[in-house]
Amino acid sequence: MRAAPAVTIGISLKMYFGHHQTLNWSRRTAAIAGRHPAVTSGLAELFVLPSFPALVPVASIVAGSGVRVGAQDLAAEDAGPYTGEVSGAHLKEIGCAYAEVGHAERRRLFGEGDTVVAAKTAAALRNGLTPVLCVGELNRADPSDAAARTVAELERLLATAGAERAPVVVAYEPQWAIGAPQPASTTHIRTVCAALTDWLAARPGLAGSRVIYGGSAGPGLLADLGADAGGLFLGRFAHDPTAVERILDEALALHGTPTEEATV
Ligand SMILES: O=C(CO)COP(=O)(O)O
Repeated sequence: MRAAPAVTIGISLKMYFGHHQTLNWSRRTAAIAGRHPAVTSGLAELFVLPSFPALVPVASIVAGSGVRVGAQDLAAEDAGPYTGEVSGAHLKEIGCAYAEVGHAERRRLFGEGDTVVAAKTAAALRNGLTPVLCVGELNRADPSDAAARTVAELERLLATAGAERAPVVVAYEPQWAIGAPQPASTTHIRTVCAALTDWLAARPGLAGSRVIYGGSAGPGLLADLGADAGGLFLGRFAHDPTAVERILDEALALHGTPTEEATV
């Protein structure tokens, strides 16, 4: 049995790329992952969330490279008259492992609130998809305030979703740090991620959950964060696949190659 990865790197392509650009990026990223010791050793896990139409071809491009695929959103319902929605059952069928829920852009631009986010989290779990559940404060706050508020937010969402028995990926994304020139400070990120990790660790039903940081994350950040964050959730600064390679290098430098016992 393989140990849980020490580092999880998620990448959301949001709506930045066209179709062919997405496929080209996926080919280059899969080639990097497929030969990178951080991924081949099982130390790091990499997942990518492209636009819906690219999910099927990207799943086939990255097959065998260690990169997993997920959707940026999913419907709260599984089937029926929901024009324009995409069901978690459908996503599972085409090979998705993850479904992102609650991203700040969906909350701000599409009016999604806690009820919808919790329902989508439940839909992901019901369909065997790991939710990438985005949480984080709206405005700048001091690290201990942000930690308290974000833990409370996570607790509320998971309780409403009835999601206390399967692992989740918690993406800590302070909303003010998304699309910014710089991420939040390392002290801020470490404080909030450590509080989220402690909260999860006290709940055996959520064993295997991970906390990753997103919001203008890029090369250099993982090395600065040390082990307090379980990884990164990248946006713009993963558009160049060589940046992903640099981040995998940092994961390897930080955690080293796992021992034989840890991976077998
Ligand atoms: O929202 C994010 C990932 O989902 C982060 O995006 P940026 O890194 O582009 O700020």
